[in-house]
Amino acid sequence: MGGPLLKKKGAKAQKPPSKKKLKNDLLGKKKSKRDDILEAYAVKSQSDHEVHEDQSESGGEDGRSDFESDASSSGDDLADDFLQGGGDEEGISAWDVDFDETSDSDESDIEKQARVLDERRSKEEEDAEAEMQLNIMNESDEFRLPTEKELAQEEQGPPDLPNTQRRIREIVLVLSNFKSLKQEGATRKNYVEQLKKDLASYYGYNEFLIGVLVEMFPPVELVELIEAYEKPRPICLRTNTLMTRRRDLADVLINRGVNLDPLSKWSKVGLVVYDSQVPIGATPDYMAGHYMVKKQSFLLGDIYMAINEYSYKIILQLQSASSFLPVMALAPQEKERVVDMAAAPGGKTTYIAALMKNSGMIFANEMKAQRLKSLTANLHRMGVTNTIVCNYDGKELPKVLGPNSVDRVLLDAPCSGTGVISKDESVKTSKSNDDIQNIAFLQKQLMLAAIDMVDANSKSGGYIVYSTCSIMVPENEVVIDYALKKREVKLVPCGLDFGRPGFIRFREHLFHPSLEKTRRFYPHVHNMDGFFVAKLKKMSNNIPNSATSAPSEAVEEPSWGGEDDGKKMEEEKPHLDAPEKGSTNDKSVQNGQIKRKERNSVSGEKRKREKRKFLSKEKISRNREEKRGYEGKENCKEGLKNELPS
Ligand SMILES: C[S@@+](CC[C@H](N)C(=O)[O-])C[C@H]1O[C@@H](n2cnc3c(N)ncnc32)[C@H](O)[C@@H]1O
Repeated sequence: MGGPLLKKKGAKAQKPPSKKKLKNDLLGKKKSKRDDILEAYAVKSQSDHEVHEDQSESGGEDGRSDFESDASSSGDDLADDFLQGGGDEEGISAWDVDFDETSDSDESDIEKQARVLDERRSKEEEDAEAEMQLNIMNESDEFRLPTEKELAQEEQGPPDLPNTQRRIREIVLVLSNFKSLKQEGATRKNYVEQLKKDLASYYGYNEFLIGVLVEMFPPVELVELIEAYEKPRPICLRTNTLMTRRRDLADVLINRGVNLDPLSKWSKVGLVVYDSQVPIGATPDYMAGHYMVKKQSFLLGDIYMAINEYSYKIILQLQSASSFLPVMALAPQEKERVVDMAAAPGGKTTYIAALMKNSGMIFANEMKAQRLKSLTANLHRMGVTNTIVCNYDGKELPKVLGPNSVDRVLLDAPCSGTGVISKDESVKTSKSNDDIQNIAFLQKQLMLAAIDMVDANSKSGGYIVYSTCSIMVPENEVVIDYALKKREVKLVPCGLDFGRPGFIRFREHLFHPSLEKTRRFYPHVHNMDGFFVAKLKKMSNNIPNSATSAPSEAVEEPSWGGEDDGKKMEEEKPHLDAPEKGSTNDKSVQNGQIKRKERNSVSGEKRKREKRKFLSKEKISRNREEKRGYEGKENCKEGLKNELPS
């Protein structure tokens, strides 16, 4: 008896998970009664099958029903029966006990047999019920993609969200196990297309953004990410170590009724707040500059409005756990010269100042004049004394501060905000392929300017940190890959022992293998905003091919690979005031390309004149005036929205 039992258990352990179990595991779905029935049935039939196999191996009789063997009613027959019919482990032990007990009990043989028969009968009834339920399930639960006619009908009626949600789950399940679960004749593309439509309509995204996300993540993870964007991230504080210690701050806040904990082992200054009996952005300790706070945007908005009426000096700023990371990667040293190229409202500048213990010098630059108020207010509140606030387009900074003149630069670039959808839902629908391309274009220009300011011979530094709160590849890996090609820089580890490595390939694009040193952070993985960080070391102050690579040179378009890729690659960006580039890459006959061809044919003399004109002071100040005019239209919410020059 022992042999077959063990064998049976072993065989069961190797059994692949049932389709239903796989589905529950994948989607984290709660088990319904129907699921239990289905699973019980699947387990039983599998065991039956295995027992039959065991039996045939050991010369047992095939096709003999449990009931028949019961009817023969000897103790051995019952034992055989139990081996044949006992599908699940519970069943086996119950029968086993009965058999052993009955052999020693005072009950008569007839009573024993009657009891066994009763139990057997009720088990059969249960099995029959399970089988019937299975038939019902098979009839109604088999997922099929909707036909065109069904989709057209759906469009006529009001949105059926439960149905869309169910279909998302089903498609994700099929895509995760395509070979075995796909519907006959359907291609992966059919499923992906339907998934895109359903995700867009269920979660309220535009087609473009969903399309990109579908390409970036496997289906199960994609749904996790999108779900994470639906939930607020934890509120975090950063202790201002210029004024207090984390432990002291925690004590004070706990006494005020704030429920908090240290953020995590990677930060010595962060605190995470679970709940609070006082408004965390208006405590005396906040006013005194003891910490920076991160709020969800709706709360922030409310407090901002209320406080703004009272005084500008206490405007809150977003301080997300992820926003600590670029400064940690920058690792500014005392007495250095450091530039924060896009600084308002100062969340990172104040952290840099704290790490430098208010020594050395920080240039905190912000292009938008009205955002300087929050920047200076935060610097004052937090007791920062080593910082000069400037108001330039970051692209101009190398001319203002001088090339190769500083030890480190932080470029926390203006971006599409696709990593912070939980704070700003409008990103779901407001971003287009053009927006991403435009902002990536600006990011590349700012990146070259950042590199050009850094002195490769700095004794303590020579580093550039680039960060965005976007998860789009063209705003991140493509920008860094571009910098690696255009300047003598190399990627170095960010010094952060978590985060996912950046992409080294995406779609048809291959990036430099060192891109794996960059770090990506995601809400569904790291419980913080979506974020990207890269750290570069400047190896030489030479500018390769400097004839065509002036600091403010025209930048190639990011290779996004969208439908109109080719066109965008070749189009001009007049609004970004990009001077010509000595490129002869002219395969396309698009409008922009024709312009470029024309421009490429201008004489060398004219080109020089144009370049001189671009570099003139007059032009710089005119540009600045234009940019200031644009600022009136600016609608950037705390620096996290796309901010494109008009
Ligand atoms: C992501 S936010 C910076 C957030 C800031 N580093 C912090 O941690 O508080 C980007 C900032 O860049 C500014 N900006 C946009 N275009 C710029 C440019 N060309 N030069 C400099 N700053 C720019 C925006 O106004 C915005 O304040």
